[in-house]
Amino acid sequence: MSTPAEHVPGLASAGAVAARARALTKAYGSGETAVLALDSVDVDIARGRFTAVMGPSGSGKSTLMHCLAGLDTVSAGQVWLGDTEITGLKERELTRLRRDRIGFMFQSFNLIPTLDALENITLPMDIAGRRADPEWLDRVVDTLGLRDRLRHRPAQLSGGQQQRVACARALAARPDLIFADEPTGNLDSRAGLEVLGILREAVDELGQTVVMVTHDPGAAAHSDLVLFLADGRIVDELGRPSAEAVLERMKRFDVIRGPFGRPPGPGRSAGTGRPVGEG
Ligand SMILES: Nc1ncnc2c1ncn2[C@@H]1O[C@H](COP(=O)(O)OP(=O)(O)OP(=O)(O)O)[C@@H](O)[C@H]1O
Repeated sequence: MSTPAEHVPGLASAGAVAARARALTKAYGSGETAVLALDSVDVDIARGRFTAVMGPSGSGKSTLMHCLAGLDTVSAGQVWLGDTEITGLKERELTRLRRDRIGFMFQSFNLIPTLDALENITLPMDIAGRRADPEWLDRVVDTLGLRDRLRHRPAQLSGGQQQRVACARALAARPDLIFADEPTGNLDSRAGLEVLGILREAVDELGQTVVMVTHDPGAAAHSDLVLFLADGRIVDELGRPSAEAVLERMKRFDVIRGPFGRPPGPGRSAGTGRPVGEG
């Protein structure tokens, strides 16, 4: 039983909040095939911090991110970006809010094949009618090693280079909030470390807020706070994480899911099959 003084994982005790959800519930399908992807989640994403979201495959990590970013509708509950409640916003308002305030990095890059790298990077700003800050854009491009690839189309780039273009696109407009879904998933360890370094720098030096879904304890170790999801609920958190501590915590979920009320469902894995990203 929780007492009022007890800290609830995922909830900020103090400080500004960049995104917030209360009783966030997301069900897919209906009847016997219905899946409860998020089960009444309460979460605060602290502004100016780097938050990692971890958990077994199917635990709801991507769904949580999509609902927080207004990319997916919710079945019940409320979501705020900053002070704006986005649940109930019309699609057009939501699109504008996303465009102005959020940067996305997905595993599947979502690059436009007919545009070159630079055009892909500046596309969200071009659509919004905003100019990139040239100094910042230069820094992002150089840090990500894209200088000599700016005129290449996605098909002419390696997977890692495409991911770096997606990373540059998310950072270029200096959004309030960056959502990254497995941003290092397709990268070799050096390129992955670079991407994590630039996300870290965006938080430390530019005060940006990053939420990253990852399976990799080594990647999570670059964050300030790891939130652990299981069966659509936030079941734990870990501040100032090391890769070893994250791995330990993940193993523990696999063994003792009892305290969180439910045993692992059929076909669920602990999501710990991947190696620790960097030692
Ligand atoms: N569009 C959809 N239709 C039906 N079920 C869905 C849909 N999207 C997700 N789900 C289900 O919701 C649950 C949570 O999915 P989600 O993708 O959020 O998990 P995850 O933790 O991100 O998984 P992974 O680590 O494998 O990417 C899963 O059981 C999944 O099968």
